[in-house]
Amino acid sequence: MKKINVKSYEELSRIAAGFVSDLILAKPDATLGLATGSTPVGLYNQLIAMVQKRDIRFSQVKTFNLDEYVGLNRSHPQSYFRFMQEHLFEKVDIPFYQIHIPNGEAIDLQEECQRYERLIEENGPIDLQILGLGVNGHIGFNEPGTSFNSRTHVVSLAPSTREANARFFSSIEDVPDQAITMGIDTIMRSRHIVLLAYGDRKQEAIRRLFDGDVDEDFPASILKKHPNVTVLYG
Ligand SMILES: N[C@@H]1[C@@H](O)[C@H](O)[C@@H](COP(=O)(O)O)O[C@@H]1O
Repeated sequence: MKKINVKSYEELSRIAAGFVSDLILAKPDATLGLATGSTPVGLYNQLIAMVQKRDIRFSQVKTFNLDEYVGLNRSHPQSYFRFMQEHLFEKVDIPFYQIHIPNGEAIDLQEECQRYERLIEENGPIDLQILGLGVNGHIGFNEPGTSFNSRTHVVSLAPSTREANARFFSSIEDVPDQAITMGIDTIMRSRHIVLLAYGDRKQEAIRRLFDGDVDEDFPASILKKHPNVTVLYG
């Protein structure tokens, strides 16, 4: 695991954007794994600026998002679909059909998980997976206790995760209690994983990631077993 301690959020975003742009320049039809949350927003802004300057293009890039809430319509302001449109996809030259996000409104959620996993396999492996870090060590929405062998599945969100995400909703009751997420094994199949963690809220989780054991109680710890992980933290 390569650790890069950054001095600012701006630096974290710039270095992460460098990984993405280097990949797209070398492989214009790269498959990217993307994350939501506040942490990757700076990275997405950097990528938008690069596209506007015509330094990179997304015209052949394929994207797979980590997760989506169950039961929120795509147009809901807090759906991850909406989030990605606003923070990246509407502002870069990516064709709509090259964007993939689990459908949290599918009638048969199990079938949706299988469909999503199959799509990743067909288009994969993911060349570069961006990850945020939950305060409880979750990656995607894989909460503590999730099997390291898991593939795309439906999860019940931990109370701490619903509390952490309540700031985006009018009240905690409005935060969905389920989500679809890529599994831990799905994430581990990526060629390169870049984990982003920044700010006081994340210090304890970063410390546990670096110093703790590999343990299903702390999902991010599995990353220590991956041959090509970069942690950008500060
Ligand atoms: N499902 C997402 C995760 O993928 C993300 O990593 C986490 C941290 O978010 P933030 O970057 O806002 O701290 O939030 C959500 O729970």
